[in-house]
Amino acid sequence: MATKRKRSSQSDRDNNCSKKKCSEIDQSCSDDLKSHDFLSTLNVYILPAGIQKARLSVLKAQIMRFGGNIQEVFDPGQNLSHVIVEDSMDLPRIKRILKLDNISDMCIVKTSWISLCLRNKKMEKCDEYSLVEKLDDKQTFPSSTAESFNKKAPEPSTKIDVASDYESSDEDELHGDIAGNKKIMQLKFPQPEKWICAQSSKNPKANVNKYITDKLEEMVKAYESTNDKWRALGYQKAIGTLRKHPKEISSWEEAKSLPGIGARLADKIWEIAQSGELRKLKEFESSEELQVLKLFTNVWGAGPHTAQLWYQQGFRTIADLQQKANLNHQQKVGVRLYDDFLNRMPREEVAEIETMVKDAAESIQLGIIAQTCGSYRRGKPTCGDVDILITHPDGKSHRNVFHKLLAKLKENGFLTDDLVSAEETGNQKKYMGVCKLPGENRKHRRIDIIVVPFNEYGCALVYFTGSAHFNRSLRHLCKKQNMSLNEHALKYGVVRKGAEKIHEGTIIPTPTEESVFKTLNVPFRPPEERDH
Ligand SMILES: Nc1ccn([C@H]2C[C@H](O)[C@@H](COP(=O)(O)OP(=O)(O)OP(=O)(O)O)O2)c(=O)n1
Ligand SMILES: [Mn+2]
Repeated sequence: MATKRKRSSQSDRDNNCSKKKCSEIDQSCSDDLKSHDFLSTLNVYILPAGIQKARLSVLKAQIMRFGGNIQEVFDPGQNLSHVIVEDSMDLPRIKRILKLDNISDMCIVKTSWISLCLRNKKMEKCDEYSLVEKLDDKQTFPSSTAESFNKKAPEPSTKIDVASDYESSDEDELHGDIAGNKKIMQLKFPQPEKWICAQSSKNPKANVNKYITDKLEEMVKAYESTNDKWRALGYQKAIGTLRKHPKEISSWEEAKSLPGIGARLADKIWEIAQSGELRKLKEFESSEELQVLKLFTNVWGAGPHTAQLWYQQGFRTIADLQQKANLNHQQKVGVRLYDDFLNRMPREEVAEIETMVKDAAESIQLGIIAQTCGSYRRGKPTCGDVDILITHPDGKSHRNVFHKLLAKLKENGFLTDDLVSAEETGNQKKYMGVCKLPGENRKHRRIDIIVVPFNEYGCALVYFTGSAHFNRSLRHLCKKQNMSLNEHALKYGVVRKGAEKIHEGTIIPTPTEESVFKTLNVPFRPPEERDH
């Protein structure tokens, strides 16, 4: 779509719309009319042929919303400003449907023009999108634009079907390497460049539909807060698909053609693509219940179920919870420090917190590694919490550190509250709590401290650095290859039956972060490029 826009500005200079009414409209284009009724000069008939019903109604609603007039029935005497037709329509067909011999006094434009206007919230020039009848050749379009017009339907999405492309010999190769232990094992993923995790988040082409996925993410949050897991999942899947889609969505059909996107989701996507907004989301945001549920799910230790329970009990504010609700320990902390927790901290503050923990850890065990991960390591200017990963290169000294470190950090008042004082998963130990730097006007901050054995450090670094989206993509890539990846290890030969693992698989040693990427044949990305 971006290239299309560029092309259009080029042809603005080269091409003149030959129709009188078109050029009148173009006058208002050059005025750069940008207002809530920027389509007020439109009086259009939309030829429904070839346009999906849902898309047609969205188009009509959007045109009217921004001041345009729609004629439901075609009548040449209606003083129409435009006849809007589906992008792949040709003139002979239009004439046949409209039962007209001569359409030379009519401005016929493609739906992609109106989409462009709606997207940019202004009248755009329609030259490039208009169908012009030439005297000598009644089927051709303006020469410079013929190519784009002749495109029949929106290009089909690049479907990613990695599994079907998988070469079975890869697994043999993998076994061979393990037996020989000669080099780092590598899988030959077909089209690795198509995966989100294989792309840099700094690439301007990464998620060209971000303005759509951002709105859909809001919908996920809304549905999560109402405990509508299935809808949330449906949106989540659509987000995943859209993130992988290499070009801007330019038609309803294009959205609909993507895996996991049905007609209703395509409606939503198309509405955002055209208007930049989503009525359903606005409805959600204006609902009192949804607002309260959002407030409550933001309490640390409260999920959608608890939030709903509180709502049913008549609570509406954080003060209500504090005074009347029956809270567990974590929720008490979450309520007391509600404002502090919602406030993201500048990365400089994370650096100070890291120093506190690092110094304490080093004083307990020489040679200890303390690495802050999460959004801080990805270079974000603000962070929601601090995620510190601790290990020791000797492979054993990390074991002594966990309790001693926490005791030390509590002793000097740095750790103020525990949320989960020790969660053990395999050989890793995780503390989740609250810290506060010494001095005036400091806020309480959420901190996670995770101690891991050195042989799990590579996978732990990848996991705790994230982003969560990036991790999801990596895990998905693994799944397609009968592998698995988590914060502990990368495994091959995993056998799954549905969501269940029948065979756990065998660990592939990945001592470093680089080795995880290399084994997966994904180009190594520094943390800043994993902010998907
Ligand atoms: N559902 C999740 C949650 C977390 N993580 C991983 C990736 C995250 O980057 C890391 C840390 O989790 P955080 O929730 O702290 O997320 P961030 O540090 O990325 O962001 P924030 O600044 O909000 O803390 O753990 C994950 O893979 N999946
Ligand atoms: Mn974090």
